[in-house]
Amino acid sequence: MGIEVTVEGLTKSFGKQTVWQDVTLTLPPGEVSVMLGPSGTGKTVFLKSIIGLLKPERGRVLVGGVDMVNSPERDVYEARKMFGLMFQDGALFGSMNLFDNIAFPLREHTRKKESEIRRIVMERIDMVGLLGAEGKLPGEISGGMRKRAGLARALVLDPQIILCDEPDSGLDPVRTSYISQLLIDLNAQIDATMLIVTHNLDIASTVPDNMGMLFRRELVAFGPRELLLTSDEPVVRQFLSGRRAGPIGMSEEKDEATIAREQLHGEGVGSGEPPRIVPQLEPTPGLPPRQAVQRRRARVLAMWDTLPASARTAITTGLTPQGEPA
Ligand SMILES: Nc1ncnc2c1ncn2[C@@H]1O[C@H](COP(=O)(O)OP(=O)(O)OP(=O)(O)O)[C@@H](O)[C@H]1O
Repeated sequence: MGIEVTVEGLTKSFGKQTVWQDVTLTLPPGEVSVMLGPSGTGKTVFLKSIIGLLKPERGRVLVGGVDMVNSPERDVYEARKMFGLMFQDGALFGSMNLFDNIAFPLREHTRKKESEIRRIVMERIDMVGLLGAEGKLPGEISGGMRKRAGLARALVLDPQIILCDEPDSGLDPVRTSYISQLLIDLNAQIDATMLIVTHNLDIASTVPDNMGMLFRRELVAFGPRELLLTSDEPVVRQFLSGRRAGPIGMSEEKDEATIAREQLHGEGVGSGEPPRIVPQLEPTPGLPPRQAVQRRRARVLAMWDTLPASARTAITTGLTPQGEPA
């Protein structure tokens, strides 16, 4: 089973620019979480901080007893082996074919024999649907295939935590749907804790168990997907509905006067229909059920009293396929 990631009071700056401050959340073991946020709000910086590639000034990230922020580099390096990282562009070596790219972490970090490496690599290639393409160079395949190859490489060391940076970037809507299904299928197969950074609304509404959002240097919210999908928070509503009216502007946040003018003209984010909640994706038939579903159910019921009524209603419908009371 995947392991829990606990983020406590994390603050990251570059010089005088604070990217975000006092971020606190827990990624529940084996569940899929999505971090949303407009461009430039520090989602990638957040992923890199979790894995210890960037060092926040304050706070802790606890993973299996190791603090990825404050522990000695040797311990952080060891703990990093629990992670699989999928970067935006696949981050493949251009001169190596897909097989060698995917085999790279095994050759670098383990003493496995070539026959064992071949078995593992081909298994992962099969999982991401790339059988037959293993001899190709990254430049000879499509962006979607490169992403899937990046995901296969993230999987070879049997990670307990998988971090995906914008798995949809550069993909058409159909390929994005395939990637969404692949992420859910992977979770069913390996039960790893997953964090996906994206601004894609289809992924956000169909893939995660939990959602969070970064805006204005803060974590606006983090919790069960239904909490954000039914949220009244203007920035969350605006983002999930993809509308111009609201606190998020083109290059920066809008000023108060502009937001007030929009409200006056009935364009505010409080206006219009609340977002429709679509069902979460299920694993492809034939795969095992996601073990995280039962754990999440128990976890959500334990926090029931803290949830707003709108989120509870959405959860009740989602927890039981027939819409019976949970
Ligand atoms: N190594 C760095 N040095 C200085 N500033 C940086 C560095 N890395 C990121 N930043 C800054 O931190 C901020 C957040 O960047 P980040 O890439 O995390 O945003 P993001 O939310 O992932 O954006 P997008 O959705 O567009 O990918 C940006 O202002 C960026 O310029």
